[in-house]
Amino acid sequence: MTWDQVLRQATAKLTLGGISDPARDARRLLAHILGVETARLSLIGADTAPAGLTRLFDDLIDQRSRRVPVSHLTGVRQFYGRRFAVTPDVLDPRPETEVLIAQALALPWTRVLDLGTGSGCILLTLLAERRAGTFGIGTDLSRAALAVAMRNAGDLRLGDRVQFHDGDWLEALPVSCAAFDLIVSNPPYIALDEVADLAPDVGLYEPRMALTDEGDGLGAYRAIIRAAPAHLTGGGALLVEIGPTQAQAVSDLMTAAGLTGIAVHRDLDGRDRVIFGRKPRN
Ligand SMILES: C[S@@+](CC[C@H](N)C(=O)[O-])C[C@H]1O[C@@H](n2cnc3c(N)ncnc32)[C@H](O)[C@@H]1O
Repeated sequence: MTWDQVLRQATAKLTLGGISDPARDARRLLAHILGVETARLSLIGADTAPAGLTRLFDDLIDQRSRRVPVSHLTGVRQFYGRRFAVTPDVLDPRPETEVLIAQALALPWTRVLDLGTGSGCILLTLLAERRAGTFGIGTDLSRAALAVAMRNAGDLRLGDRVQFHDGDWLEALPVSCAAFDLIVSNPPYIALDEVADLAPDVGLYEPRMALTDEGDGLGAYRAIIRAAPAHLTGGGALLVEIGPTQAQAVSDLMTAAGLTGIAVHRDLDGRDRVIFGRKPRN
C-alpha cells in the first residue's frame, strides 16, 4: 500500500470512531511516526509504506479511535507557533488561549505571574515573545504539571528568567516576593454539573483539576481575584481566561476587588474569552 492509501484507511477508521476531524488527526499522527511536518506528507503520498511503520501507525489510529488525544500520542502540542511538550498531567494548550497572549503582549510589563501554569504555555510564550529584561513566575498545585513546565522552559532556553513554585494560587509565592505588573491565569472553570457533558477526549483524558473547581466554575476566580491586587504594582493588570458564559460574574468579582477599566475580549468564534482589570495607581 502507498502512504496515501494508508492515510485514507486510517481516516475512514477515525470517522467510524466519531472523531470530529479525522483527516487532520490521521495526518498529524502519520507525520509524528515519520518525523516530518504534516506539509511534507503530500510529497511521499505515492511511496510504498513499509509494514513496520504501518503497524506503528495503525496502533496510534486504534488509540485515537478510543479518544486518546493526539497530543498524548505524540507528546507535543503547538501553541502560538512553538512546540510544547505535553503529558497526561497537563491540560492541552488550546488555540483560544492565544487571545490571552495577544492581550498580554499589548500591555507594558516586565514581571509576570502565571497562576495554574500547567504546561507553562502561557508564561513561557510571553517570556519568549518579550525577551528584553522580562522575568516570570509560574505556579501550580500539581507538581507533575510543573515538571512539564520546567522541561518546556529548558527547551525554550529561558534560563533564570523563569521560576516555578507549587501551591495554591498566590499562596505558592515565596514570602516577600516583589509585585508583578501583569498577572495571568487560565484556571479550571468548568462547573461540576457540566463535567459529564465534556467530550470523551477531554473528560476522560485531561487532568480533572485542570478542568473543574468541583463547584460552580467560579471558585478559582474568587480565590485569584481576591488575592491578586496585593501582588500587583499600581497600574498593573490582571488578565484571566473565562468560559463563554462567565463574563458578568468575573467582571463583578473584579469590580468588588477594586480593579478598574474592566474589559472583555472575544475569541475568533465571537465568544467572551478573556477579562482584563487594572489595579488603580492610588
Ligand atoms: C485550565 S488549566 C491551564 C493550564 C495552562 N495555563 C494552559 O492555559 O494551558 C488550569 C491549571 O490550574 C492548576 N490548578 C488547579 N487548581 C489549582 C490551585 N488551587 N492552585 C494552583 N493551580 C491550580 C491545574 O493543575 C492546571 O494546571
